[in-house]
Amino acid sequence: MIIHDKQFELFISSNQIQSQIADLAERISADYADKCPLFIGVLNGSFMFASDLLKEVNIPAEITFIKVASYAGMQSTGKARELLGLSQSVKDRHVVVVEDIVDSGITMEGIIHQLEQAGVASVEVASLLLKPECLQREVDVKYVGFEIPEKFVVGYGLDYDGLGRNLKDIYQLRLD
Ligand SMILES: O=P(O)(O)OC[C@H]1O[C@H](OP(=O)(O)OP(=O)(O)O)[C@H](O)[C@@H]1O
Ligand SMILES: Nc1nc2[nH]cnc2c(=O)[nH]1
Repeated sequence: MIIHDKQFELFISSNQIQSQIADLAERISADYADKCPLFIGVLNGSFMFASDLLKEVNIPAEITFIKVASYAGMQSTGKARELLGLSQSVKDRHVVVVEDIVDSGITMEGIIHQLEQAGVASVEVASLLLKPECLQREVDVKYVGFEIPEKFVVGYGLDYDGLGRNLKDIYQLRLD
């Protein structure tokens, strides 16, 4: 498949994604059974994962969103810009930050720092994808869908310059 000027190939199928999400939701539901967690989705990329994950979480829970962007094209700008802040108090809440991908960890480090400053009771991260080889920060991602190698991916919320977010499957950049 071609997006803009680049060739991508199928990497993780929709079935694999959904099955992994069901497992993550089961673990989270068990861990937060009596905590009424507040899920915070990081827009734009997490919208599909947050939606599918929350449908499988079977305990009382709330969800809200923040908007942060650090990528331009295929490159991290090295800093997370906060574009939309929180609309509700997180003080004393058990928070699960929901991300599509943790790559360098710079975005997540910034978010966790802000949440801790705001007085959360606890904060954990649920990320559909993690690129362990790319981590530049010590970020503990408790709930990981897939650990993937250092390759640019699109689909299921993830974009390449605006396109590809609506794909059901995840594709990786073809290098040839
Ligand atoms: O670990 P990092 O290197 O910081 O990269 C991860 C971030 O990059 C992507 O967002 P992006 O900046 O592309 O914004 P988007 O979600 O609106 O696509 C992704 O959704 C994470 O928020
Ligand atoms: N679309 C996309 N966004 C990212 N943000 C950080 N890593 C990636 C990636 O591999 N693909």
